[in-house]
Amino acid sequence: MMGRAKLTIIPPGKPLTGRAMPPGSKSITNRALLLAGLAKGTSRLTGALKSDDTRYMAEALRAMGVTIDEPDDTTFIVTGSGKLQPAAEPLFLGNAGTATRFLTAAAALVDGKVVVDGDAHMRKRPIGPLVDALRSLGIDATAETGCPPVTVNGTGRFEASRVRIDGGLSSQYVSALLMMAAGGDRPVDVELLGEHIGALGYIDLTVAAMRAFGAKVERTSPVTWRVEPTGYHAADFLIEPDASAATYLWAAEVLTGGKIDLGTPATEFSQPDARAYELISQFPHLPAVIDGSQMQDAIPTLAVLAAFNETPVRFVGIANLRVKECDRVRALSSGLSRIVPGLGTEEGDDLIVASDPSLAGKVLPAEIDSFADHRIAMSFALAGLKIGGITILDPDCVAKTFPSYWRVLASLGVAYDD
Ligand SMILES: O=C(O)C1=C[C@@H](OP(=O)(O)O)[C@@H](O)[C@H](O)C1
Ligand SMILES: C=C(OP(=O)(O)O)C(=O)O
Repeated sequence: MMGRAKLTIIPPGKPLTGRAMPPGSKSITNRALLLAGLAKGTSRLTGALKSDDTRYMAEALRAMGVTIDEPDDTTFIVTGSGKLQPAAEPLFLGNAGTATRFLTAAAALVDGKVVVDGDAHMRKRPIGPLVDALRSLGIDATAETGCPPVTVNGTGRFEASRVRIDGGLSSQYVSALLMMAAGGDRPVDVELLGEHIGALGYIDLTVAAMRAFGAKVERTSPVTWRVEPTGYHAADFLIEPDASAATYLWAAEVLTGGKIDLGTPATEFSQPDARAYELISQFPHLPAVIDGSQMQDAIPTLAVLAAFNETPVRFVGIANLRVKECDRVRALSSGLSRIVPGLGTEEGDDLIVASDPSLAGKVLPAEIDSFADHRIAMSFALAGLKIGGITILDPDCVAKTFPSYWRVLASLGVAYDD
């Protein structure tokens, strides 16, 4: 189905109040789907996200012989044989980073060939460090351009018991190797190279999910995890709501002076982006410098919020936002500057938002290019809660992780012009 070309947000002119639950966590759903697919037996995943990213993961697992039933909107029943089968066709994973990276490593456990591919955006997102790490374990993996497509001819066996990985561009490489390692033929040490890694909290999520499906994994040094070759067992697994999705609702609350009940207190999320709550609740006195390295997916939300802050905000530690669904540093600076020239600027990889509380209540017609990036669409909608004339192009790209986003805002009293 073709999405709508654009959507103009009509500022509600009143505080947003009511109950609005974010959907299940994308990160946890895609970990749980994979681990349940690798396990022998039937797992029941509840509270799950059903969106483009999780559909791509589920379809790919089905193509590799896993049975997945969907009795309702938030449940997956996953039955695996303990071994993924070679896929007859390339696995098409859209622009789902988690599915692409996790399945590239998991393909090494398959006896036979798997090709992992995605859309035009994914074909520009680097995967070379993960492919090199697989090769260092003796796995036949190639990605000619350093981005998908990746071809893996697996055997389920490794030739080494230590793998080093630079997670600077993406922590998903590390998560992918950890989850794969439990399905191998020997204990494996996964060691981080380089000082920078995207949110370490995602590694914690990975380790927690692995343990829930029976893996034995220990952090043996600040940069090393040892994974035993236990394989996985089936489990019933409850998925918490998505913390990155929650950031839009927390921001909508403070921007409009409302009260939105998300059903889960901010302190109960285990995902890294929940840390953004502490910052959001300081609005309109956000700090002058925000280090985004440990809450990357919350940066678009915080950057748009910063436009209405009392004082300017510089976002640092966000270089890898340039290799997400789009170059988010550029999408944010250019989108903000479409509203008011100079509102968002870049210095190297930093983003500087020149705040202006008097923006609230103005009419400043601006068409915001989403660059097919759900977080750009969702975050700029927040500007539309306070400024008249904000139009989001390609609004249905929110289907990547939060298909009900526009309906949820509407349920809180937001209206639109399409
Ligand atoms: O492991 C995960 O679930 C994720 C890790 C982060 O990506 P990178 O590790 O690529 O920075 C994050 O941006 C992404 O939305 C989800
Ligand atoms: C970066 C993101 O997704 P992924 O890397 O999983 O495609 C995101 O959801 O913001």
